[in-house]
Parts: sequence; structure tokens; C-alpha cells
Amino acid sequence: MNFSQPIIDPFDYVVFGGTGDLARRKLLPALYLRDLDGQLPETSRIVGSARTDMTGEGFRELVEASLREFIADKLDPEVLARFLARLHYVSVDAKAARGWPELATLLSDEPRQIRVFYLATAPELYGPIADNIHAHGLQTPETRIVLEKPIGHDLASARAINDRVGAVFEERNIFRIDHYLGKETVQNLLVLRFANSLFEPVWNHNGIDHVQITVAETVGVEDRGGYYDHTGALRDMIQNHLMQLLCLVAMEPPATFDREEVRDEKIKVLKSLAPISRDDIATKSVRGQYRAGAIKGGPVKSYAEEKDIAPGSTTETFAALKVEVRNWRWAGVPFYLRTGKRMPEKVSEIVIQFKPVPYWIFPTGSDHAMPNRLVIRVQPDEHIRLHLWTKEPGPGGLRLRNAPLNLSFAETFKNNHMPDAYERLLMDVVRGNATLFMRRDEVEAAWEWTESILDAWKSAGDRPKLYTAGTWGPSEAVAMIVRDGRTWFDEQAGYGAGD
Ligand SMILES: NC(=O)C1=CN([C@@H]2O[C@H](COP(=O)(O)OP(=O)(O)OC[C@H]3O[C@@H](n4cnc5c(N)ncnc54)[C@H](OP(=O)(O)O)[C@@H]3O)[C@@H](O)[C@H]2O)C=CC1
Ligand SMILES: O=C1O[C@H](COP(=O)(O)O)[C@@H](O)[C@H](O)[C@H]1O
Repeated sequence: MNFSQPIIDPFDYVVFGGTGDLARRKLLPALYLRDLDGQLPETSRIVGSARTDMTGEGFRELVEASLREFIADKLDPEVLARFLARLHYVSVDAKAARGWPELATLLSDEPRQIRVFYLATAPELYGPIADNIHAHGLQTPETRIVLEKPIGHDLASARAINDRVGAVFEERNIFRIDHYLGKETVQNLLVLRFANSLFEPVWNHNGIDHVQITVAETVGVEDRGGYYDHTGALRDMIQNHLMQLLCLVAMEPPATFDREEVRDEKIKVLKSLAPISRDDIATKSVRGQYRAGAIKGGPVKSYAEEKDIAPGSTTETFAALKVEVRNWRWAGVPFYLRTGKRMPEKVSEIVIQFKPVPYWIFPTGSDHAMPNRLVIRVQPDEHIRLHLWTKEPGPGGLRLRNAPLNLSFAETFKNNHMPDAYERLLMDVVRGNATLFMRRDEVEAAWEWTESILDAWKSAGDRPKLYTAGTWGPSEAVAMIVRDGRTWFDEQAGYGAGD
């Protein structure tokens, strides 16, 4: 067993929605992996909860099957037995009285453990669950609540949830999760920017031409059509994950790594975003929806044919935006954002495109004089590549080649475990460390800005452009950036060489 992580304080983790997709695919495997790492104290318990009637034994079987499905290669029989023994199940209806007294009885066995209520349910249940926690006296001084994204459907519903949960829990005990903040490469953005002296002098409109943020997925909506069809890519991905990435790229250095200081700087970025109005949507936004196509050689159906999608749905499965951060540092530097389902590959990446040198002195290659570029690959094949011009070795003329300095996580940190984002975040909740979680004002500022786009699309009656599954979205997304004399970064296209 590897005790590489300090054991944390004993806890009871109550997962509402404990039988759902998120709990089975991410939360319970993450808790198992922390147990495997020796981080969970002996008395810590995990309580699954949902409306479905199920015995503790039934829940343990469900969880074991999930672990075998999602992390089979990490299963150790001794740890598995220990982990399963921590599991309990209580059938609770979030909106009714059923099950709450039983949950209270179970938790009262360990009144001194840190208590976490993780709400892996639809956001409409967050208010009722908070009320019931209060009504049944389940809160101790060391009780935290975790809210999954999306926090609401728009600004008004987000405020209503925040008000209702905030009436029961102090802000310091509310953990609004955005799992992108738990990704190693996303946390590393802060280290890259603020622990190295190299970048800061050019990390502004003097040194940077533009920024691209791409979060592409090969999957479609899978079994989540019911949720996705009234959500869409803007609400599902841009309002939260891409906004957080943008904040980490654009924020000012916080005075310390204190949670409030980091979050204070992020909110300033969100408040600097120029709204995208109805007049802007044609030039600054693209909505798309996939039609049938092929992913990695296999045919896939259209969005319209997926399960639980309303006939004639106009929900976007792809969105691209040109975003302006209106402040001194970023004046005139566009941030191009795009995200979509059924893209050719799963890749999340941030590209910082630097400006060219002021004058090209080399006799050849000027037509290829691609300026330096920093590529931060969030996932998969995590790496940071700084593309530089270099002399190609060899006799004769001076040949220039654009080649990357490559910091590959897999190679550089061969012996380190790359934890899943949820592993880190679930433990941060127990520790009471909210640095990597969103504060109320951040969520609301992100909604306020997102809503400007949703309103503009709605009032213009904007319909998504169809794109073939397995492509990079509608051609309008290419046109949006090409109009500015730029292109989306494509690593496969090569780095260019002058000769
Ligand atoms: N799945 C994912 O990859 C991600 C999901 N999320 C968010 O996490 C949340 C959960 O998503 P997901 O797991 O996919 O959803 P699922 O529909 O798979 O699961 C929902 C869970 O909630 C339970 N539930 C529903 N109604 C009630 C109720 N009235 N009282 C108590 N429990 C209830 C369900 O069990 P039962 O029917 O038995 O009550 C089930 O366990 C959503 O907000 C989603 O947006 C966020 C990021 C990624
Ligand atoms: O929050 C969500 O994120 C996933 C993508 O997460 P990743 O860690 O696999 O990049 C997305 O599929 C889902 O629709 C969305 O709700």
C-alpha cells in the first residue's frame, strides 16, 4: 500500500444521487482510489442515497460493478473489501419526508466526523435537500455541502439556489464544484504563470496576439439527452468549464494562494467580459448541432435521433465564441472559445499565440514566420509545448524549423499517479479548502455573461448550423476566426518549416 498522501480527518460522505451516472462513473471510483492510496481513515463512511429502494448489500453490489466497469485495472481485493465495508445506503426522497429520519439515525452514530453532503442530483433538488438537512438537524459545525454544476439553468435560478442553500449553510461551507479545476493540468496553469518569471512580461496585449481554448469531445449526449436537450453546450460547458479556463489564463496574479484572493482575481475577469449582444452574434458566436457521421471510423447517429431529444430540437451541441476581456492587460486580444460533442478527437487545449518578432532578418522562411506559440494540453496526453524557431542542423544554407520544447507529463512525471480531478476535489472538501471551487459571485457573474448570449440567440431566433459528426463543427466556426486572419490550431497540420 502506498501512503503517499496524508490521511485526512474522518468523515461521512453522503452522496445524494448515489445511484446515478456521475456517482457511479466518477465519485465512487474517486473515493475508492483515495482509499487505495491509504488516505481514508478507518471510521470514514460513504452513504449512497436516492429514491430507489435498495439494501446496503444491493448498493455495495452496484458500486462494486461500477468499479469493475470504470477502474478495473486499479482493483485490489483487500482495498476493495475495505472500501465496500464503508458503504451504506439510505433511500431518501429529496423533496419529501421519506428517509430523512433514517439518514439522521445513521449519521448520529458518528457525530464528530466531518460531514459532507454531495448533491449529485438535478439542481432543482439542491434547495429542497438543503431545507431537509436543516429540518432534520443534520448539520454539525463541520458540515459541508457540495453542489454539482450546473448551478441552475440561468441567472435567476442560480440566485434562487444560492439564496436557499445559503440560508442553511455559510458560504465557507458551500463547495460549488467545477471538476475542470481539479484537473492536474488546470491547476498547473497557476504554477506555470505565477511560479515562472519567463511568461509574465509577455502575458498581455504586448506579447500575445490571441488565445484559443478548445474543449472537444468524441462522445454524443449518451444517456443524458433529457438533461442535455434543455441545456446545450453553452450552459453545459462554456458557462462553467471554459469560463474557468479563461479566468485562469486571464487573471492577475493573486497576492497569495489564499482561496479568497484567487477567487477575487477570477471574478474580476468575469466582470471584464464584453457582453455578446444581438448585433454581435453573427460575428462573435456560432451554434452547431451534429448530424449523423462517423467517429473513429464507426457510424454514429445524429443528435436529433438520440434518446430523449425533442422533435425539431434546436439545442446546440457545439458553440464557438470570440470573447473580449475589457481591461488594460487584454485590450485587443481576442479569446476564441469552442466546445462540442461528436468532434473527431477528445482534446482540451489552451493555445497562447504570441506576436511575431518585430522584423524578420532571415533570408528565407519569412512566409512561414509563424510566431511562437504555447500549447497547454489539458487532456489527454497532458503536455506543455512551447513552439520555437530553431536552426535545422546540417551543412549548406540556413534552414529554420519550428519545433516544440516539450514538457510531457507522462514522461516527466513517470512515477507520479495522475489523479482524476474528482479525487483531489472530494478530499479538498473534507479539508475545507475551497480554492478550487467557485464562489457564489463567480457563478452568478458567469451566468450573467452567458445569459447575454442566450438572450441574443433567442431574440434573433438563431438556429444551430448542422455539422457532420466527426468533424470540427460548422464551417462558420472556421470562418469566425479566419475573418480575423487567424486559424484554429491544428497540431496534426504540422509546425511549418522554412527553407
Ligand atoms: N453524469 C455526468 O457526467 C455529470 C453530471 N453532472 C451533474 O450531476 C448531477 C447528476 O447527474 P447524473 O448522475 O448524470 O444524473 P442521473 O440521472 O444519472 O442520476 C440522478 C440521481 O438522482 C437521484 N434522484 C432523482 N430524483 C431524486 C429525488 N427526488 N430524491 C432523491 N434522489 C433523487 C436518482 O435516483 P432515483 O431515481 O432512484 O431517485 C439518481 O441517483 C446533475 O446535476 C448533472 O448535471 C455534472 C457533471 C458531469
Ligand atoms: O461537465 C461536463 O463535462 C463533461 C466533460 O468532462 P471531461 O472531464 O470528460 O472533459 C461533459 O461530457 C458533460 O457533458 C458535462 O456535463
